[in-house]
Amino acid sequence: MANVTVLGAGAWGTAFGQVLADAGNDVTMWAIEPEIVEAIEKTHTNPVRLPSVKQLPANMTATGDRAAAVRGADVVVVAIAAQHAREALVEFKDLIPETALIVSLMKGIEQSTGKRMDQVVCEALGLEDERFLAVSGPNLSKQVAAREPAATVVGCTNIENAYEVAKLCTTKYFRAFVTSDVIGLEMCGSLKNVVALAVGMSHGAGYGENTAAMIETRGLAEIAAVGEAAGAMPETFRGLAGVGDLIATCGSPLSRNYTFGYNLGKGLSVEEATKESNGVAEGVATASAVVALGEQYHVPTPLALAMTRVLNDGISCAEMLGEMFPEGVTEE
Ligand SMILES: NC(=O)C1=CN([C@@H]2O[C@H](COP(=O)(O)OP(=O)(O)OC[C@H]3O[C@@H](n4cnc5c(N)ncnc54)[C@H](OP(=O)(O)O)[C@@H]3O)[C@@H](O)[C@H]2O)C=CC1
Ligand SMILES: O=C(CO)COP(=O)(O)O
Repeated sequence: MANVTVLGAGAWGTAFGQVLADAGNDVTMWAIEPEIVEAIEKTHTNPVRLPSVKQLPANMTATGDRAAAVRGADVVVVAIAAQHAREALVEFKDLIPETALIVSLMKGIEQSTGKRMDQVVCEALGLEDERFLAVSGPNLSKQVAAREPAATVVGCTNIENAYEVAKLCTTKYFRAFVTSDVIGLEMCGSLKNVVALAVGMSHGAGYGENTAAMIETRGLAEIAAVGEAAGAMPETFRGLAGVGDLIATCGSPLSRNYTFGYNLGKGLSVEEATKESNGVAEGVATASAVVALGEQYHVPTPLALAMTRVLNDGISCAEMLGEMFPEGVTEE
């Protein structure tokens, strides 16, 4: 077992930290919020981000000191809101041991650069590809935190490193598969959040399962087209991180993206939906990045484009569907 540091004690950082602790690792949580550090240290709870857990494991500690957090770490897990990852990670660049593996849980594309989190993390930390791992799958944090059976995918260009981290996060209730398709995991995790916004919006507007299935299916095709153009393996989109995460995220009010979209569908403005959101809805910033990636790779992204029209211009759900599925017959 290993010394693992988790940067970011949000809902998923904390729940995944619990998985790692349950697997027998010594887990140190680092958080920017002193209130969260104190709660984990003193009461073994995270009432701000993961209130459903009444007692975090004894082998999980917390600190707000960057150097102390990563000192002696074998593995550093990054679970920071994607748009803030770069600025947060540069502060750790000279502190993380040179041998440590870096694992990203994040599901987003950096809006200002159009870069995936593997690119952002490697740039911010000056990391070679082989030390970077992505973890992605149908992993709603509250359900994993309740130790309900679930599975994920660990990806690394060096498959031996993927096996190593997969073993570190395997418990009786949490299984990990491995892949070398890091780009596929990044694209699946990030782009499905945009689809979840659209599906949530359709439910919020009162539409049922047929509409949801239509958006999800075309959404999966869009994710796969952009992902493959970026270099991902086609089979990844059929797996846990692809269709699996799409099912979980688009089907659950526990998803912040789904709920954000649901609130838009009910008539809330983007500002109102942001206020209502309990944690980051990554799809909001990622939608325009997906459109830019589509333009870069010459791949149509009607779903992401329609979602940006909702977010920027306030078009209705019916109008969004009209833009996503224009009149006329085309091949599936
Ligand atoms: N929740 C889930 O079910 C899953 C989430 N993910 C992905 O994991 C990532 C994290 O999600 P989650 O933990 O749920 O999100 P939360 O919104 O619960 O937490 C976000 C975390 O980012 C931190 N953060 C934001 N800005 C900064 C900054 N400038 N410096 C340092 N820390 C910062 C927050 O700190 P603070 O609390 O102090 O604001 C918080 O710890 C996201 O990319 C998400 O898509 C992946 C799988 C499942
Ligand atoms: O990625 C997730 C489940 O796999 C969580 O989705 P949200 O970020 O929308 O809550």
